Amino acid sequence: MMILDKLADSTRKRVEACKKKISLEQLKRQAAEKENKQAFLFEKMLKTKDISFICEVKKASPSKGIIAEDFPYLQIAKDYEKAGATAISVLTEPECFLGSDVYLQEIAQAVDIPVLRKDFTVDEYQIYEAYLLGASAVLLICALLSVEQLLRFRTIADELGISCLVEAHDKDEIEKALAAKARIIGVNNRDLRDFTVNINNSIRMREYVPDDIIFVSESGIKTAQDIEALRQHNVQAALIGETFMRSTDKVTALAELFGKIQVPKIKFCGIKSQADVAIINKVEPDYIGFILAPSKRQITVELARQLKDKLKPQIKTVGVFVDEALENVITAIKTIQLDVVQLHGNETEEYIEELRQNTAVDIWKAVRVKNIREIEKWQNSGADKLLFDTYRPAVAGGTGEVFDWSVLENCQRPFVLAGGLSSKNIVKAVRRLSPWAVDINSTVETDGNKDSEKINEIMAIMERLR
Ligand SMILES: O=C(O)c1ccccc1N[C@@H]1O[C@H](COP(=O)(O)O)[C@@H](O)[C@H]1O
Repeated sequence: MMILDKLADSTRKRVEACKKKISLEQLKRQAAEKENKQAFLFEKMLKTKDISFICEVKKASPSKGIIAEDFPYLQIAKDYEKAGATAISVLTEPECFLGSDVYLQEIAQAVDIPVLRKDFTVDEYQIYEAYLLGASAVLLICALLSVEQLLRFRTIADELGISCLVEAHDKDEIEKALAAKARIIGVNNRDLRDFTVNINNSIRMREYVPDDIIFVSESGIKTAQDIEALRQHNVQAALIGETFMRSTDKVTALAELFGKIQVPKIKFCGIKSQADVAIINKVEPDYIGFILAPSKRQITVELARQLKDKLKPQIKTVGVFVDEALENVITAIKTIQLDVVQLHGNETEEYIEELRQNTAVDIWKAVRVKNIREIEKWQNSGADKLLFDTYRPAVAGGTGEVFDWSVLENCQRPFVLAGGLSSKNIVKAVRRLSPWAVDINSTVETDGNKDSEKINEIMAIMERLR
């Protein structure tokens, strides 16, 4: 019997045992009661311009045996998220992969990125289970399922708002996936009959999958050259297990596979005490920001001047203002000796022009992003840089919340990215949007003060991207 048939057999037995504890009807009722706050997040996140990474959490596999003796699955998942993974694949098959539903459930709660349940789906029961465990996607293997089953399982997943990664190995299986109207097709580079791996398999199969379907290359991806080859063939995502599981530093491993990127300038905003300055002087970011507008982070011009005095001279200072009278901005620039003015309110082009006439500092205009029109409106602004931040009614800035980055994908000007940037999402943001600078504020605070550990973590992550 082939390994796949064995796995399918044991999975059927496992599902029957589960049904004795909780019936399918009970499971369906539980699913109906659960609100899906992020429907189809898995496929939404994979629709990016450059290649995405689905990083796998697996303890063992039939071909390699134990991959990770020590298996801190939650830490592994969190490290993947920091490394810029778009999604995480979690093996739940218990016999050959030593997986567990518990891993999936805990990981889905611990990370903000979507999680795929990697199991041998042979029964609709498993789709409801996956949804209830917090998965955003399930795996459907063409070699195990008929077109009718694929269609039925995909329809159930659609009703629940979760995605299906439909796995094929050859042209016939791709046709099956297409007949089942798969929106995401994963081509496995591993031949499950003899476990041989060849990443050219997905490259060979690329032409059979239409461009409007997300194409994922699975298994055996090891090097930056592999990723470059997949990129050249318009592969949207790489699903990588063993290579990442064996790496001790996931951020560096993913950075090496992804290839060189332009690392943005770094600004930490909301510096308000000598203690903050001491933290900043140790890590030397490119910019820091003083909030000179009403906010829990507001400081006086005089305090900003004193803090600037203690700051290493190579670190540039940004004054953040919200609809401030022009003469006050000009006075603050002179008193503090600011390098940059960040206008975070409803300042107009005329205001920017007048400021330009009166000072030599760089001017950054903050745009709080409501929709793509907001971005387009400011493309010809006279400001030196646009800074994009999250829009929240009645809050000028410092929301700590991320906005929908897809609106920035075609932005023509170099920009500063702000809004809820943290060690969890900064790498993904940098790879996806190539900002000129990143502006980090609320997420590096603890109890209202800048936190050296959180700042150091961001700096260490960015350093590993260089
Ligand atoms: O941080 C503030 O309190 C603030 C107040 C008024 C205007 C701007 C403010 N901060 C700016 O907000 C963005 C994003 O911050 P976060 O990371 O979401 O907390 C950043 O540009 C700050 O300069």
